[in-house]
Amino acid sequence: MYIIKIGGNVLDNPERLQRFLIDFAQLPGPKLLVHGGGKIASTIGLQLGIQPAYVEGRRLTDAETLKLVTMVYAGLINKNVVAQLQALGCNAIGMTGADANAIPATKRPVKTVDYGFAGDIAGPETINATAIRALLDAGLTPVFAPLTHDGQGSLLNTNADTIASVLATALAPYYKVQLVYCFEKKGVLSDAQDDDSVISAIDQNRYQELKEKGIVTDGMIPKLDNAFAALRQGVSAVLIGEAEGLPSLADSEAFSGTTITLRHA
Ligand SMILES: Nc1ncnc2c1ncn2[C@@H]1O[C@H](COP(=O)(O)OP(=O)(O)O)[C@@H](O)[C@H]1O
Ligand SMILES: CC(=O)N[C@@H](CCC(=O)OP(=O)(O)O)C(=O)O
Repeated sequence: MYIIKIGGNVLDNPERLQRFLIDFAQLPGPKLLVHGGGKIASTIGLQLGIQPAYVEGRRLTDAETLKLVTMVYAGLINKNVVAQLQALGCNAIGMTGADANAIPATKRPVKTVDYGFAGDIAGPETINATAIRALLDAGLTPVFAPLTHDGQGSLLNTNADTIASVLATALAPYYKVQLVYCFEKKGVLSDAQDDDSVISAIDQNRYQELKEKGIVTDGMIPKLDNAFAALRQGVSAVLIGEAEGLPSLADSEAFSGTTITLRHA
C-alpha cells in the first residue's frame, strides 16, 4: 500500500494541490494520505495576531496556537482535501489521531524548551492499526491531519512527517508499505540553489555526511530521521520527491526523486 505525505508548500498552492490530488486519487490499491499545513497555519495565525515560533522544526504550541492548528489542520485543510478527493472519485475519510483513537500521544515533557501542546507518539505499537485497517478494508482512503490526542480530552500538535512514518511502521506488518514524502522540491538536493541537483539515493552514512556539511538542514533533518526510522522498522521503501512525481511510483526506474536506503545498495 501507499502512504503519502504532502507538505505545506504544496497545500498552499491550489493548482499544485489539485494536480497532486488527481494523481493521488489514481494510485491503485489501498492508500492513505497524511497532510501537513504548517505554512497555512502560520499565515492565518499572523492574520489573527498569533506569531509562529519553532524550535528545531517543531512548532511551539500554546493554548491559542492549539486552537489555531485544530481549526486549520482538522477543519480547513483536512475537509477541503477530503471534498476534493471525493470529487475525483476517491472515497476519502478525514481523520485526526483522536478519531477512532487512531494515534494516542503524550504531551512533550518540558526540558529546556516548553513546546506546549505538542504530542509525542510512543511508537507504532500504540497506533490503532485495527481501526485503520477496517477503514482500508471498507475501501476508504484515510486522510490524516497532523493532530494526535492525549486520551484525556486534549488534542496535540504533531509533526506530519512523524505521523506518516509511525503510521507506515504500524501498518507494515499487514501491508507492503511504500512511504512517500512529497514536497515542493524534486528530492533531496546537493545544492539548495539548484533544483536539478537531486541526490538519487541516500543511506545512513551519506546522511551523516550531508548533515555535517550543512547540505541537509531545517525541515529535511526530521524528514530523513523519520524516513530511516520507518525503514529500520519494516517499511518496504521510502521515497522523497516532488508532488508531481506520484505517477512514476509504480516504476522505480522512472522515479526522479531520492530513494532512502539503510545501507548503500
Ligand atoms: N538538501 C536539501 N534538499 C531539499 N530540501 C532541503 C534540503 N535541506 C533543507 N531542505 C529544506 O527542507 C524543506 C522540506 O521540509 P519541511 O520544511 O518539513 O517541508 P514539508 O513538510 O512541506 O515537506 C524544504 O522546503 C527545504 O527548504
Ligand atoms: C509540532 C509541529 O511542529 N507540528 C506541525 C504540524 C504541521 C506540519 O508538520 O506541516 P508541514 O508538513 O507542512 O511542515 C506544525 O504545526 O507546523
